Amino acid sequence: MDRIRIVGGNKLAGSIPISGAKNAALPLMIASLLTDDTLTLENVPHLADVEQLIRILGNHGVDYSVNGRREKQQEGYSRTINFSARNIVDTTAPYELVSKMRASFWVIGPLLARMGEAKVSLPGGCAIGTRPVDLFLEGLQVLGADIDVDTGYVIAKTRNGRLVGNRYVFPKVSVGATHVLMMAASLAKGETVLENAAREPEIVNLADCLNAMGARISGAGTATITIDGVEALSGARVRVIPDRIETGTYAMAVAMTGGDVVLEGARADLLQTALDVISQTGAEITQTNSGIRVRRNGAGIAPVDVATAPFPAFPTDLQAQFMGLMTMAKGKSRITETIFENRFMHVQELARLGAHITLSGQTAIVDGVSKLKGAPVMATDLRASVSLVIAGLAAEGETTVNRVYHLDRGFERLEEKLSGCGAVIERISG
Ligand SMILES: CC(=O)N[C@H]1[C@@H](OP(=O)(O)OP(=O)(O)OC[C@H]2O[C@@H](n3ccc(=O)[nH]c3=O)[C@H](O)[C@@H]2O)O[C@H](CO)[C@@H](O)[C@@H]1O
Ligand SMILES: C=C(OP(=O)(O)O)C(=O)O
Repeated sequence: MDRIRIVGGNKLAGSIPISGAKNAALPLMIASLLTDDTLTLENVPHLADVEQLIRILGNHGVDYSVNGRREKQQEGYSRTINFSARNIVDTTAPYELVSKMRASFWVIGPLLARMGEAKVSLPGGCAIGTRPVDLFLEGLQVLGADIDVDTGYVIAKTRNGRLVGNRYVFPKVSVGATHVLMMAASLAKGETVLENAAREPEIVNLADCLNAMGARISGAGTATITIDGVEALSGARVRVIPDRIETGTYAMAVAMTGGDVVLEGARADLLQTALDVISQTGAEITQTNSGIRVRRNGAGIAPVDVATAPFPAFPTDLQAQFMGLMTMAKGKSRITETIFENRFMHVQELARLGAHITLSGQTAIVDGVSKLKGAPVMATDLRASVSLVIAGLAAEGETTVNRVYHLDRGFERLEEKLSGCGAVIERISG
C-alpha cells in the first residue's frame, strides 16, 4: 500500500493550482442521469471518488468520454468529461459499488425522478459518524415516493410514474439530501419548495447546472429553494467550481509552515469564514487576479477558537486541517465539531507528532506546542489524512502518512503540488 513520506521544516513558496471540487463534481456527474442528452462537465478533478462514480454511473448505463486527451490529462489533471445516459439499463445501485462512497447513494434522486423507481444500497463513506439517510427518505416520500428499506437496500417507487411537487422543511441542514431533492423535484409535476436547505456553493453549482439543462430552480444558495418541475431535461455544458476545501487546506499549510503561496484559481467567496479565521491566526491573505495569496513570515501562530457549522460558517471538512495548524499555536484553542459526532480520529495521530490535545465531548482543546517531531501516522478518513500531511510539513524530521488511498479520494496531485512549493514530500509505492 502506498505511503507519503515527508521531511518537514521547509517554508512553502510558489503557486499551487486549485482543482475542481470533488464535492461539486460528484453531484454534477449524478445529474447526468436526469437526461438522455449529453452533459459535459469541465474541470472534473482526477480523483479516486470520481473514477468510482464513473463506474457506478456506468452500471446504470451512463457512457462517458474524456475530451481532448492530452498527455498531461492522463497523468491526473482535471479534465472535461461528457456523460451520456441515453438509456438507463439498470435502476439498482448495488452494495459492492455504493458502500465505497457515500455520495453514490444520491443516484436515488435522478433514477426515481426519471425512471419512476430505484433500488439503492445504503451508503458507506468516510468513518466520521453514523450518517443516516432519514432526511432523503422523508423528503422523497413528501414528493410522493413509496419507500421500503429491505436487506440493506432502499427501494423507492413513484405512484403514477412521476414525483409530485410539494413543500419540505428539512429538520436539519443536509448537503446530500438538498442535492437529491433538488434533482428529484426538477422532473416532478408542479412546484417544490425546500426550506432550511443547505446553502453550500456546491448546491449553487448543481442548481446552475440543472437550470442550464432546462430546470426551473430559484433560491439556491439561500435556505429556501423553489423548483418548478419540468417534463424533461436536456444536455448542457457546465464548469465544476474550484475546490474550497483544497484551497483552505493549502492555505492552512502555508499558515503553519510559513512562506508565500498563490493558490491559483481559488475563489475567496467560497470559503470567506475559513479565510477570516486563517487571517486571525496571523497569516496574511489577499485576493489577487489569479487567485488567493497566503503569506506568513516571522510572527507565530495565534490561537483561534472555531466551531464547524453549515455554510457559510466554518466547514467541517476543514476542521482536522485547522486542528493541525492549532497544534503549533502560541496558546490554547478550542475546536468544536457540530456536524459529525465522530470526526476527531486525527487527534490521536496528531499526538504521535507531539501535539497536546484533549477532548471534551464535541470540543477539542488544543494546547499549542513550539515544535512537532515527525513520526509514522495513519488516518481513517480523507480530511484527517491531509491534516497529518500539513502537520508533517511543519514537523522536524520525517513523517510517514500511511493509508494514502484516503488522500487519493479528494486531493489531486497532492505531492506534486506541495513539492512544487519547496516541500520535501514523496509517494512511496508498495
Ligand atoms: C460528497 C460530499 O459533498 N460530502 C460532503 C457532504 O456530506 P453529506 O451530504 O453526507 O453531509 P450532510 O450535510 O448530509 O450531513 C450533515 C449532518 O446531517 C446528518 N444527516 C444527513 C442526512 C440525513 O438523512 N440524516 C442526517 O441526520 C449527518 O449525519 C450529519 O450529521 O456535506 C458534509 C457537510 O458539509 C461534508 O462534510 C461532506 O464532505
Ligand atoms: C466526508 C467527505 O466525503 P464523503 O461525504 O464522500 O464521505 C469529505 O469530502 O470530507
